[in-house]
Amino acid sequence: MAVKGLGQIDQEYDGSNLKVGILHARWNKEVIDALVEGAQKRLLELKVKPENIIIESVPGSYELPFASAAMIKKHKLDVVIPIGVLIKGSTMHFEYICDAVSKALMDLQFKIGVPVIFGVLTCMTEEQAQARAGLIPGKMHNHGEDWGACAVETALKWSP
Ligand SMILES: O=c1[nH]c(NC[C@H](O)[C@H](O)[C@H](O)CO)c([N+](=O)[O-])c(=O)[nH]1
Repeated sequence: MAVKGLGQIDQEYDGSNLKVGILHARWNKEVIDALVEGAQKRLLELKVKPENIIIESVPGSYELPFASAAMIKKHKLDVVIPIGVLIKGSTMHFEYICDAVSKALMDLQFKIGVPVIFGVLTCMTEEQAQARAGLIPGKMHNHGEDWGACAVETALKWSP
């Protein structure tokens, strides 16, 4: 169960009229799959209909911003959850992608007027990523669940 106080949902929202996109990168599959599953689980718990959870993928996190914009338009989404896992390597590639993707996803929601949840793990190690996907027992909860809850709350509370 998620640790109380870490941005926890403030009430049980009814997501039954929402259309939600989950767009995931295909790097670090084991962690990605757990995060996607966690987001889906929470969306269903908050009454989002299974047929209104649209799941698509992109090669890597760098493609998330462009494809998120396209997915919102293609499926007329109320909110999108881009999910990626970036793990530091031996070059500066990690820093450049993290910075570019986080800024682009933030800007996108203002440009397009649809909430874009930040579902990108930017980790120094594989273990950090696994922990945040709930894959290490007793360590951390699955952050994908937080993103699902955040998506429903934000879409219901703040969408224009
Ligand atoms: O999602 C990821 N993409 C990664 N690279 C691919 C990148 O996102 C693009 O798909 C690629 O550069 C083509 O545009 C990663 N690394 O390079 O380490 C990574 O850790 N995670």
